[in-house]
Amino acid sequence: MTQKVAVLGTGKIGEALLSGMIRAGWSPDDLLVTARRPERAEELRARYGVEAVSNAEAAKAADTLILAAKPQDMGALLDELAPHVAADRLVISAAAGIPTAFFEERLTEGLAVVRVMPNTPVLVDEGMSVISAGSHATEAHLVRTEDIFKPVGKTLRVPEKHQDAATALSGSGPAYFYYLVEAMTDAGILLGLPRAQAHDLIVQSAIGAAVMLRDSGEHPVKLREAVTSPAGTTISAIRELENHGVRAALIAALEAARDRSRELASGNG
Ligand SMILES: NC(=O)C1=CN([C@@H]2O[C@H](COP(=O)(O)OP(=O)(O)OC[C@H]3O[C@@H](n4cnc5c(N)ncnc54)[C@H](OP(=O)(O)O)[C@@H]3O)[C@@H](O)[C@H]2O)C=CC1
Ligand SMILES: O=C(O)[C@@H]1CCC=N1
Repeated sequence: MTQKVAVLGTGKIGEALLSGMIRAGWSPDDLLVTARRPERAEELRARYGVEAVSNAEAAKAADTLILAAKPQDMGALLDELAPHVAADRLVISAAAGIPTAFFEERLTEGLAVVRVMPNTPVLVDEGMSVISAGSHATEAHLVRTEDIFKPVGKTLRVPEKHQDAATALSGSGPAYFYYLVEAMTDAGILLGLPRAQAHDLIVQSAIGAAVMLRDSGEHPVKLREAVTSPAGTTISAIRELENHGVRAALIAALEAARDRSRELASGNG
């Protein structure tokens, strides 16, 4: 029997996931979406050929409900859903911070809930989706979740206590790299390169470095050492990064993201 999957609260991450599922071969007939604004529902219908329904209809019709609203909107969404979610459904939450217990307490007794922290590179099938089981989710529920997220990138199972850290690292992670590219492109401008060329040099360096990190099996320190010639250019740059506390800044930044994820736990952060 084909499973029906509904994405509830189809914004940026919900749409990224929806598009990935369609690329992976899911039929739009087996997918449902919900949106708060009618024009957004229409946009999704036109773009993907999926049916847009109310949250209550999605809860009744779909076997798996992927909740992709903002943490601050999740309480209201659950109030709407609570009367309609049968005990045999699987609820997958993509929301930062909110623990599986939040859903278990507000929805049907004994319901299977899985928490997933994806990231936007699911748009190019290079996502990182970190998965944790709630207290009633079985191996079969985790496998069903992986069937959705594996085609759009890597998946990793972690105990739920590590989800706030995963959110800081990989959920928010792409933003840090975009920020670095933006800053390094500015540096290229300062050094006299046209913006477009500076952008291309940095982006291709980022892609090359990322592929080497993934495929060489080498430690990042080894890869960096291979670039760092004695009395050369790289070590001059590294000294400035150390002088400006970039390593400490990154540690503090990720700690702040982890703390913010914890603050969102109640759904009204
Ligand atoms: N963006 C990212 O990189 C990642 C986000 N997440 C998580 O995904 C979730 C969504 O984030 P993001 O996609 O960035 O945010 P968006 O605001 O783009 O998406 C949320 C969507 O939910 C809609 N919505 C809110 N309430 C309801 C409701 N009751 N019924 C139907 N639709 C509703 C919103 O409608 P409206 O447009 O009217 O506001 C919006 O379109 C968050 O919980 C976030 O923590 C997780 C990993 C990565
Ligand atoms: O910034 C956020 O809160 C969301 C969660 C992870 C990435 N974006």
